[in-house]
Amino acid sequence: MSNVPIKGVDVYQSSSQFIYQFLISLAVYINPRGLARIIRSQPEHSATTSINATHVSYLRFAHHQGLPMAGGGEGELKLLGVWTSPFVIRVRVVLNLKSLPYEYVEENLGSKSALLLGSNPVHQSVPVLLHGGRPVNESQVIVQYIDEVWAGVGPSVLPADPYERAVARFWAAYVDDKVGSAWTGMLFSCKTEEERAEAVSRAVAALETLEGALAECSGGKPFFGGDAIGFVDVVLGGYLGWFGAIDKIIGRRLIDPARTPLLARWEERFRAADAAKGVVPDDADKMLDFLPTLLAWIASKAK
Ligand SMILES: N[C@@H](CCC(=O)N[C@@H](CS)C(=O)NCC(=O)O)C(=O)O
Repeated sequence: MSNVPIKGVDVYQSSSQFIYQFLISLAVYINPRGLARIIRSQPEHSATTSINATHVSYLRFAHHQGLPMAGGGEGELKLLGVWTSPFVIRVRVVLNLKSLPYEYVEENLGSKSALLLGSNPVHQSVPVLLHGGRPVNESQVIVQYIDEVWAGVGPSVLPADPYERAVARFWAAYVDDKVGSAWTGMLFSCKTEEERAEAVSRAVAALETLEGALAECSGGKPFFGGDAIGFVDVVLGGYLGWFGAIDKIIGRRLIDPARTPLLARWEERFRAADAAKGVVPDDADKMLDFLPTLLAWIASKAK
């Protein structure tokens, strides 16, 4: 399955900026390689909104023409994934946030491709991001790699301040440690309903802790990242599709508006964001239909 999402660029702030962008776009079509050189010469952190828009125009064009991807990010992007994977979803949200064109390849974990096995020989897991053919593994590493390589393109996912960056990394690690292990317990490793209930309690306790983290990190703003989606948002947001499916299995909400009201509002905002649409699954029944396939993969691995 191949899917190349090209997101709209909605960053024009004035009509003069629009005209400027139009002229630059024209230049892209007339002399794309020349423009690539100009964009590459921009210092990464001094990129302005219009350079961003120009850059995205160039990226779209370059992707289709097989030209270099500007801004230190030369080379095509290919993502190996599975549509339900929280780890894959977070990477796709970040690629969308930055309007980076990429080829998405759906893997069959029951019969992994030679490309996946060769690109991630250590864990043989998805996601794998291939950038100009070079693999980057581990979803949190991939997200940070994208943020660094395309630092001047679209919003930054990690905070600029080193202390805030450390705090964001702490909570992202907490999510994969506590929520991630409870997610595995609720869906894949529980053998009885009692074991599932125990994993649900662990998930709920972790979410209550994250309710406090959201209050602190956001400072009353919509996301962990403040006004915009940040690192902790994408890491936790990757699990939302499965939370919807688990809600159906257990007959109540994991992100319960009564217990964790901030997180419940956060979930609505995250799901509604353009970057999450079409990537964060919203069809719980479809997820549950896919669960036996995942369980069969896991069982075949254990043999
Ligand atoms: N820590 C990894 C976890 C990746 C992971 O567990 N991916 C699963 C899919 S959700 C996978 O590919 N499993 C295949 C396997 O382990 O053989 C990351 O963040 O990328």
